[in-house]
Amino acid sequence: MPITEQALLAALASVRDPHTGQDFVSTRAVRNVQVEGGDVAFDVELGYPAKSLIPQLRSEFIAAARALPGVDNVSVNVTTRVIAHAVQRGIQLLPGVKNIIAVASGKGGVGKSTTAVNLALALSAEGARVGLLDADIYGPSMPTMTRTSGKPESLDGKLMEPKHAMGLQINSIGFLVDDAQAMIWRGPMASQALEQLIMQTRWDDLDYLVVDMPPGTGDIQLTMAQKVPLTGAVIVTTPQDIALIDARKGITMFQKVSVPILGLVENMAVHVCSNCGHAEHIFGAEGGKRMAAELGMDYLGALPLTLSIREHADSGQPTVAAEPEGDIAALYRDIARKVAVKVAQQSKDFSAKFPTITISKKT
Ligand SMILES: Nc1ncnc2c1ncn2[C@@H]1O[C@H](COP(=O)(O)OP(=O)(O)OP(=O)(O)O)[C@@H](O)[C@H]1O
Repeated sequence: MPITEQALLAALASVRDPHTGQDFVSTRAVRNVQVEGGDVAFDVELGYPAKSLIPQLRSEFIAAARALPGVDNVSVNVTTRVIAHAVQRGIQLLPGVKNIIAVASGKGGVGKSTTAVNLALALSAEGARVGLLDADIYGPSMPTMTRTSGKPESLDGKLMEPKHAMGLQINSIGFLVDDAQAMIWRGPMASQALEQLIMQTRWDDLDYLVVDMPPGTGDIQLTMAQKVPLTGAVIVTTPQDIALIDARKGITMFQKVSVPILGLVENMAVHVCSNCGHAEHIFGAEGGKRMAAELGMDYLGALPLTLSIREHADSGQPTVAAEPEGDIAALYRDIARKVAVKVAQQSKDFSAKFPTITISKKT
């Protein structure tokens, strides 16, 4: 009996996306199906970068197709196409950037910057084009964490060129001013400088721009959450109760301005002894998971409190770049993939599809 396209699609529907549990046929990720005798060929287009998952997915698709009687050769091409998703109403997307992800925390020192840089590197390792914007006015750490420095160049006298390190495009408030100066800025000055940083960088065709937000939930943070075209926010917290209370404030702030929360990262969740490797929940277990469940948001994962994470970040080569094959990098990659999948599930941006309507008054 000849193989039909329908029969092939039915067989391929047995392969499920490990992140969503959905099959790739009903989500229309399977395309360009061709059947010629016993030879079948098709493409699978993912909405998120997943380099580390592609070999496994390919073999699952090949096995599913081969399960169909009469199939000899299977040719499958798994690719990724990240699209722009909707942002707050009335705000334009940034040129050259499809999705902006804010990494935020309710208070300082919880590891927001460390999470932001490793998340950016992990998204890039999974195959995306990624930028990193350090908007942490109270203590810009990206110059140290990515070993970048100096005023950004400008080729046209208007837009700043991002710096390049470890495959990322980077701009930081730390390139523009020194720490002491940033600290004494009053609210409006700080907001203006941040706006300039965000709007006047020449980002080059980014799938994701990860923004390291200033910690806390004050006016500057609120202004950013309102004005920057955000696809979503990742909240970083530590397991101490007080930090969890602060994290709630951060979540409320984004909800107020209708920015979807992509999920919660629990940092320094377990202490791992660098001598014996013993793991201990110093601040109690499951706090982050419980909070995520209570607030109805995704729990993206936990990072242990380990010396290596701090040493790598402080030496300018964060863990995902320093030990890409290590266990910690795998944790960050897992978080990054969950973030990207969550972004892919957000509604599409249609603003580019509509013409701008101008109402002119005829005299
Ligand atoms: N999981 C971890 N294990 C060990 N050290 C960590 C971990 N996460 C962050 N750190 C270290 O904790 C310190 C604070 O982290 P980081 O600068 O990322 O926090 P932050 O929330 O961005 O702080 P700020 O609000 O001051 O910008 C840094 O020295 C960093 O290397």
